[in-house]
Amino acid sequence: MTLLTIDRISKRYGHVQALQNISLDVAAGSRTAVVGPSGSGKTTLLRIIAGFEQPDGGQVTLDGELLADGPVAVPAHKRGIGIVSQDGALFPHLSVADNIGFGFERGAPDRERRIIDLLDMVELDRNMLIRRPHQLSGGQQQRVALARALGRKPRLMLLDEPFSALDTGLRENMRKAVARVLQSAGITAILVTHDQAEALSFADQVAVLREGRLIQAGSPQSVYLQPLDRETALFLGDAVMLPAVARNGFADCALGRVAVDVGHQGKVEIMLRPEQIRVVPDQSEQTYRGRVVEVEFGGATCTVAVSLEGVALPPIMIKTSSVALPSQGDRVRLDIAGKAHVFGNR
Ligand SMILES: Nc1ncnc2c1ncn2[C@@H]1O[C@H](COP(=O)(O)OP(=O)(O)OP(=O)(O)O)[C@@H](O)[C@H]1O
Repeated sequence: MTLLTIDRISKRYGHVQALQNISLDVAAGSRTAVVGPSGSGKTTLLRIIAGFEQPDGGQVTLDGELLADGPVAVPAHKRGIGIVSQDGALFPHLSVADNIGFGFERGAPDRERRIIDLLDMVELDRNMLIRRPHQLSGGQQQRVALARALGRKPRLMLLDEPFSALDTGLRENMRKAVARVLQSAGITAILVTHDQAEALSFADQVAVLREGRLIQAGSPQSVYLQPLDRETALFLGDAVMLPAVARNGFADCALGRVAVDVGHQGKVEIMLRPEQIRVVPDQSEQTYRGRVVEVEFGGATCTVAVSLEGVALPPIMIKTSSVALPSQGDRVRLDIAGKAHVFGNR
């Protein structure tokens, strides 16, 4: 079931077309990540959903209720939408308890119980209740902000770069914790992030924006492995792109013959993710494909650059584990796992 429908939304600021004809459905109980380069319109889209901006055209519908359409504009505080932003935006003069309980009726008999339940939900210790925000770490502050937003029982939660101020390890923990909390509360969420890996691991649906347009929306697997175009492919991760000739479910390229989806014919461009490529030492004149020109040791993930024999292409950069790294000058072939993705031409 669809909870949120964004239908042909456009927004212009002076000469800047911030959003152009955006349509996106968000399923109830799901998590959507919106990604895109800086200035692509992510924040504008979130602000329109929240009700802080009115679109120039198009509609926003939440759970069957029209929130924005021409002159119709349900005010932000009546939309039932929760927001957690980058800085958490806690009230500095209030305790954790009062931050979480902000908006609850003062004398309500179950006020304390509800605050404690929310604190438990975001996995914070009860001795934090009397602290002020400045006595908490960044991650703890984000949890309080999440608890406060959850306390209002939102129909939809908007997460605007909520993890970006946290360092890597904590960021990953928080991402998992937030996904867990949202899932157990059955709350639909939209996350805006600059971190592609974060988007791919957090979401059921990834929406890619570029210059105010929605380029592609789909499962993390589909946008990563079957990106619509080169730019999207490179935005979501490293990619090896090669010219090839396709026929009957295979493509011949500088790496040899690789599997592709059936239906592509003739000259095409294929894409492989570097982790699909395995560097194999190969001395055979018949099967070796190139030479290692550079090896960069990087701990868990190392990079091997292979210059292909007889092909006027820049060296191919392959991510590999540190186990059995080849050496500079080694002759190698490149084995491919899975299918290569073919752009267009079908
Ligand atoms: N209030 C405003 N007035 C004028 N232009 C604006 C306003 N808000 C956004 N813009 C412009 O609209 C475009 C989209 O901005 P938006 O903030 O939505 O992008 P973004 O993808 O969130 O960027 P970032 O990743 O840098 O946060 C940009 O060109 C921006 O300069």
